[in-house]
Amino acid sequence: MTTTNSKIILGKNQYGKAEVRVVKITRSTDRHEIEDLNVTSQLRGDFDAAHFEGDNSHVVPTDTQKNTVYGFARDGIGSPEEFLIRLANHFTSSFSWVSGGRWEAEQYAWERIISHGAPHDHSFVRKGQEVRNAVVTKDGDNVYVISGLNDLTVLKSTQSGFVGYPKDRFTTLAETTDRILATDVSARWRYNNEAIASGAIDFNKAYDDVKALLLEGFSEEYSYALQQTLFQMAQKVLDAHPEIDEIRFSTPNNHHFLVDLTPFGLDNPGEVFFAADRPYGLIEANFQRETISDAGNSWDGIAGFC
Ligand SMILES: O=c1[nH]c(=O)c2[nH]c(=O)[nH]c2[nH]1
Repeated sequence: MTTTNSKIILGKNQYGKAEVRVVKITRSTDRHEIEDLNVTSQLRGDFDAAHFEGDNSHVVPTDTQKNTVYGFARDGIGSPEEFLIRLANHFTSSFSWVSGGRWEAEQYAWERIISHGAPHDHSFVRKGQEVRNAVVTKDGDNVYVISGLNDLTVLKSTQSGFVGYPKDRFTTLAETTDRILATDVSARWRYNNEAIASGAIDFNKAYDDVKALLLEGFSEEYSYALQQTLFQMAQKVLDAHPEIDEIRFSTPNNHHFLVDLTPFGLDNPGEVFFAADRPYGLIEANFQRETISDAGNSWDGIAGFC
């Protein structure tokens, strides 16, 4: 049997690294600035030999494209448009066969957490993220109310560390006294049954206040672990709201890894981070007063908490 090779030509093609999650903290003063992008870099040009012959002499690795994003972020991002133009000019001017490409970025907007009436220096909340929720259960004469929120995304760019944990032969994590702490807060709090029956709870006002206290609790103190920060958030809420009996949290530890820029001749004093999406730590904890009203079956069917 004979086979003939069809004449095949290469059509449109491009390649690169997708969704490079880069977080840049500018910390030249105590008032930090945050820039948070998801960058995709794709090169176009003469890549015939790579496809037809396995000759990679024109293939600027996608890994290099990723590193370039991190290296360029060291100087600041400015605007996504300027940042992408810098990348475009770099790749087309550095590699003669790269005639163009496509560079795309999503920018995540953060605003400062308002703590005690003032914008915080290094604690931020993602704009317009959280979803409020409520569950009412009625069982005979008993009415239970559980309120909550999902996806309240917060980040502190300093005043967080993680030390003193047990080490074994599988431990590679280095102790740190200065890291980024970031999470998407899911919280549910249950109101006291008598307070519900009194009809005196202004649920809208309570919601706004609990959210503000959660943000303050996240911002205020040095964090020795997300576990401890959850306690500080819970304490604020339970101290200020006698009508709330208990609060539960489920919070991913959204890891931000410092990028090693030394291979590119750059330092990185806590400024450029890789925001990993998985795996993530998952920290869950429930806090309640010593004496609380009967919860009945009100927590049944509320998924995602321990
Ligand atoms: O705040 C943290 N809590 C942990 O339990 C933990 N585990 C880990 O590896 N890093 C962290 N950080």
